[in-house]
Amino acid sequence: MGSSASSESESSRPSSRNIPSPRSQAPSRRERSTFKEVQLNQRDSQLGNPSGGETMATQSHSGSEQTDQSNISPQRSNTQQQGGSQPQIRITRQESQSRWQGAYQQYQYPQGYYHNSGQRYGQGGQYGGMYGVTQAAVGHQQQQQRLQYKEDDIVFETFYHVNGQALTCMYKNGQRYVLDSWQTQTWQPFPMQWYNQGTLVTNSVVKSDQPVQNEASSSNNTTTAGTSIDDREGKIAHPKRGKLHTYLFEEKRNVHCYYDTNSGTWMKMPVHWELYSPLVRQMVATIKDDCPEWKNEHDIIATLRACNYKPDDAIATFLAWDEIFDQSAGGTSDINIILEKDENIATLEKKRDVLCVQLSKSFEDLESERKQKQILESRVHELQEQLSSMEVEARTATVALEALQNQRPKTARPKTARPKTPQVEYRTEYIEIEKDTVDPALVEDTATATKDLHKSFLMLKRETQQHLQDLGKMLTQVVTSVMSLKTADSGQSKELQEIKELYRRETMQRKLLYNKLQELKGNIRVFCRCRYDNRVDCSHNFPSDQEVTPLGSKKPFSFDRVFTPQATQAEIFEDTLPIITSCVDGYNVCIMAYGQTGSGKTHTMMGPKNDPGVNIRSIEELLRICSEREKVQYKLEASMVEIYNETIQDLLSPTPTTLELRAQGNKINLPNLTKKLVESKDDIQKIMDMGDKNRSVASTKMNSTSSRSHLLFMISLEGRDKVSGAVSNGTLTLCDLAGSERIAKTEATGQRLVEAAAINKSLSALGQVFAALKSNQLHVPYRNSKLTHLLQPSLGGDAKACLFVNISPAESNVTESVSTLQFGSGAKQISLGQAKQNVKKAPLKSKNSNIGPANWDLDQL
Ligand SMILES: Nc1ncnc2c1ncn2[C@@H]1O[C@H](COP(=O)(O)OP(=O)(O)OP(=O)(O)O)[C@@H](O)[C@H]1O
Repeated sequence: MGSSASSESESSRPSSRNIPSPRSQAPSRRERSTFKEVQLNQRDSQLGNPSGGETMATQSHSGSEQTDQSNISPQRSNTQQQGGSQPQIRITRQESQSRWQGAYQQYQYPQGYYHNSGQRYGQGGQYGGMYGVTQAAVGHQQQQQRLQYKEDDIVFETFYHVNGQALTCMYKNGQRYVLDSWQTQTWQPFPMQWYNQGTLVTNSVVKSDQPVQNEASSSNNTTTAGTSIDDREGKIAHPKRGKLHTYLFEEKRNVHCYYDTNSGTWMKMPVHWELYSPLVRQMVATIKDDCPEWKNEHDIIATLRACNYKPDDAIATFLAWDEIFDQSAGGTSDINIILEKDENIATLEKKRDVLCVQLSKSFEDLESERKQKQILESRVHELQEQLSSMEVEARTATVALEALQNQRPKTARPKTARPKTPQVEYRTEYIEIEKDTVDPALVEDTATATKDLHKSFLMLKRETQQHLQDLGKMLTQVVTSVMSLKTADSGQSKELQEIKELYRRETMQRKLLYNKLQELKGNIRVFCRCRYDNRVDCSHNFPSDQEVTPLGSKKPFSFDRVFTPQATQAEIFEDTLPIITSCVDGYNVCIMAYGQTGSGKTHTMMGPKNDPGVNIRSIEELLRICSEREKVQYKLEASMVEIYNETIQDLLSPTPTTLELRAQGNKINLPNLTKKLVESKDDIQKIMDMGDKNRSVASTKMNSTSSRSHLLFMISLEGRDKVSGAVSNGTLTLCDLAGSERIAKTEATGQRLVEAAAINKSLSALGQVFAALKSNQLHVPYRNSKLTHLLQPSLGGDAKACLFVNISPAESNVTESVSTLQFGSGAKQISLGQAKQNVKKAPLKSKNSNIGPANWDLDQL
């Protein structure tokens, strides 16, 4: 390590003591993974976390020598010692190896089950640690398993076979069964040989009081599994140090490292070295293009590091900083800034309106000038015609006069030959002719007419000349005013453009601030509602409007809001309002209700017709906001599906239709899903009624009841900004989940057991998703059930969610209520991260397109 760099990188240097030496200068993937392992192990030991079975299994798999502890068998895990409700068993090293080998193979190949972004997340066991799930793995442990479950308990499990299949199992009356398929719905005895061919995981909903272990096992396995992540690998040419091998490590300290051949370790790269990396340079250039005011390249790189080298995120952070600095400088709150922005927008809008009025007035003036010019032109034309006809008349008269003169007899002579004007001469000659040969009266008349004609000719000539002069002046004036209008117009267009741009920026910043505010409140908000029931007294206490203490508990459960049995539907809806606004701005939003049967989920979501619940109110609110935003054109489409026994039914299709789920990356599709346009309140009710009708038909056909299936009402909302042309796509998913009660008694048989298995699978999968999000797992197991898979876009890191946990007031239901509250409490600790807006910029318009017809008019002139 050179002296120049050592001081800079000293503080940021990873603990290199434990990092194994590389075999060659270019470090292998295995070395990188070992580096991660060591780091994670250090982190775990710092946290006092022995890492349970997971880390041991991973180490065993990756060939590390630290598996000795795993020989303690069987032993209660840390989880259990800390009061987690699910026991966890430690297993022997051999067991561990055979188990994890199977599990590892399973995640290598089949179905892409736990495959995400080119990385593999191994080991069903990771869920054991994370979700308080029991590892019931090997044959001779079956006895041990039996001891853990109560005799009359029914326990649902998932068996991950080495061939990649995940099967639903059930432990009942001391026997284990496997579900043949969701179609046949028959339970077969669990084959004995399978105990050595895979992993059994008990499905249970995450409990908030269970410690969540870190993602060491999954991350460790990521690289050892042999997936390619080499796009994070590179080289830099340092002016003094020459060529250096670099790598972007993926742990949360996601920073560029370089391989230091002197020390034989990976070192954290000083910020300014990153400028030598073409990859980083490119990112910096992109950011500088987008934010020209952001000049400090070191700042940019530091932000990039913090944002996992995602330029978009770095830009968003920069904009957010801007706001924060503004805020601290001015000492104003986010709300004040929003209000200020609103004011600015309003002022800009006013200014724009004034400019528009001015512009249209200018065009009106221009139009009237043009008309005047046309009138003048036609007048000139008329005059010219008149003039030319008069000239013709004058010529004719002259000719006639000449002819008359010629007709005069040679003898006739004038009495006196006075040198006078031609008229006088004519007159004299007239007299002569009159006297000698021609009718004197005729001559007199002709002379008078000629005289008059001449006079009017002269007058007309003068008048025409005058008119022409006036016209010339007017034309000059028109040309001048047209020219000035043209100049003013281009100035105004430019101003208008600037105002438009400012308006767009202000609107974006307002949205950004609004979302920041939401993020501060949490992108997942959890509300608890206790049902009103006049048959029983409420057994819970409500110390505050954010806390509930169920009967028998000492400590209250905290939520974003707790609603007592007296809370009205309108009050319930109030707190979901902000999240609805987000949907209009192009976010994926999900509102769902969880709780045991009869706890009031449907009442909360749907509600009676005379006092509707969140569903109708949300859509009405959406319609209201959409109608208020005149500058954006919205299109709302609704669809309704039901998930029963892991099958998805389309409830708006005229004939009962089962839908297949298709996934493309993070996008989830339901081909052939029926969508209905929503334009008014009436449409909502009609759609709801239709869905309800089809649901009861489907329920009868499937022999299900509403509480046995999940109901999802999905609204897709497309908004097109008429000013900026940007298109936003938001979705609102309203989900009434199936009853969460436990099937704990042996009376449950047949169809009910299959339904219970399906509900248990999907709700525990939902718990797993929440738990993975809570502990910021790289992999979130959305695909573990149809419900979570379908909800993926609404539950991911770029969405906003709202969960209602519904509890019964009755003392008899207190166990279920506590379980529900634990589920909600677990979900409350999730931070979904920064929600992402689905907005596409408008395509660039042609240079002059904004002034359109006005320009055309000007060109015509
Ligand atoms: N807050 C409340 N005020 C008045 N009645 C309520 C309230 N909550 C629920 N109820 C009534 O309790 C009964 C059961 O409620 P609901 O059907 O909403 O429960 P659920 O949790 O959706 O049950 P399931 O899981 O079976 O669908 C209904 O008759 C409903 O009208």
